[in-house]
Amino acid sequence: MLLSGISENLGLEEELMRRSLDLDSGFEVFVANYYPACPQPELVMGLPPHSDFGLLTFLIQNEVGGLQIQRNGKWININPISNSILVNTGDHLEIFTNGKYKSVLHRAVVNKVARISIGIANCPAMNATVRPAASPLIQSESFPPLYLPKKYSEYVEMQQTNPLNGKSCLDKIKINSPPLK
Ligand SMILES: O=C(O)CCC(=O)C(=O)O
Ligand SMILES: [Fe+2]
Repeated sequence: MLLSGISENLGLEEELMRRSLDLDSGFEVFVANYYPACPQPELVMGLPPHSDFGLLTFLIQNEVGGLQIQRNGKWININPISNSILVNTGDHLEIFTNGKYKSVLHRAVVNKVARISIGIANCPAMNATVRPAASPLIQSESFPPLYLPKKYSEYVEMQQTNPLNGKSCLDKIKINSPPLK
């Protein structure tokens, strides 16, 4: 539903994302995070800065804050809203939309009380090769593709076998095109 809205917003053909990423064979990846109470939270990082793989991540949390996102170089607290689901954009949405929807850089800090968060990442099929959609988002000279194609499973393996480090995985497949004049 949300992905259909995003596709519509970008003027993409309705079934393009489902077909190109074989979403009917895609996985939902479930992650549960427990951050124990910490007497000196300012000295500890719960989860270092990173962006999530996949298209969208749905996050629920107990009523303790801790999630921060980076905007214009500053870390912003995302205070939990009860009975709500927070939606984060992931790297594969950024790749597929050729950078129109950027994956959100985020981290989790700890508190003097324990915190729990549960994330469900909505993903392409493991065998799907993810690349910027063949669509008006790419128009040869003016909007060239900004990311190299990569098999989804290989991207996940790269992310999972390296320390979390900002958007470093995405940076590895970014094409550094010269700035347009
Ligand atoms: O605990 C949080 O709020 C963030 C969790 C997270 O970013 C993740 O599991 O990828
Ligand atoms: Fe995350």
